[in-house]
Amino acid sequence: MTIYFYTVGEEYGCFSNFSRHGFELDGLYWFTSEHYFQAQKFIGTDHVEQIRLVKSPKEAAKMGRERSRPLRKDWEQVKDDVMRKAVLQKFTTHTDIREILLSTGNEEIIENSPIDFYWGCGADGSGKNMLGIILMEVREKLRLVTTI
Ligand SMILES: Nc1nc(O)c(N)c(N[C@@H]2O[C@H](COP(=O)(O)O)[C@@H](O)[C@H]2O)n1
Repeated sequence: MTIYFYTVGEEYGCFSNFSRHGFELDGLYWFTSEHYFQAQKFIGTDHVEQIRLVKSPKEAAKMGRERSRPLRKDWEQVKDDVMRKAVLQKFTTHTDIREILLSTGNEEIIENSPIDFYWGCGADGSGKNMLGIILMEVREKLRLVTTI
């Protein structure tokens, strides 16, 4: 049965980048994977630290989407790998949610976002679902590691 997630407080909400599962990555602590993802848009500038330190993932997302900030030129080329790195680190760090991810077996995972047609499936289900795809990739990686 396909697994849908979106809101943090609902079932499988820990799959959302907004879930409060912090981790260390690139030598720094990140409150959520959303903080890490949004900050990487501005690598090499003070905006990284400004975004890293805000309290909520919602605020980090808002700041990351402000086009008054200097978006790195290669963002479209690197954004999927940035997301892969953040999601893998999140689920490697936290045993409880790693178990939840592994418990989904081979089921399809879909970010049921009504507004996001890239990371989610969008309002009509035609979206790319890149976050769901990355979660399934990470699940496969973790499965290999835990069975060795
Ligand atoms: N809660 C929420 N609101 C939105 O408006 C969204 N687009 C999403 N999707 C998440 O947004 C992150 C990436 O956003 P941008 O590429 O910066 O637009 C990513 O975490 C998606 O899962 N969620």
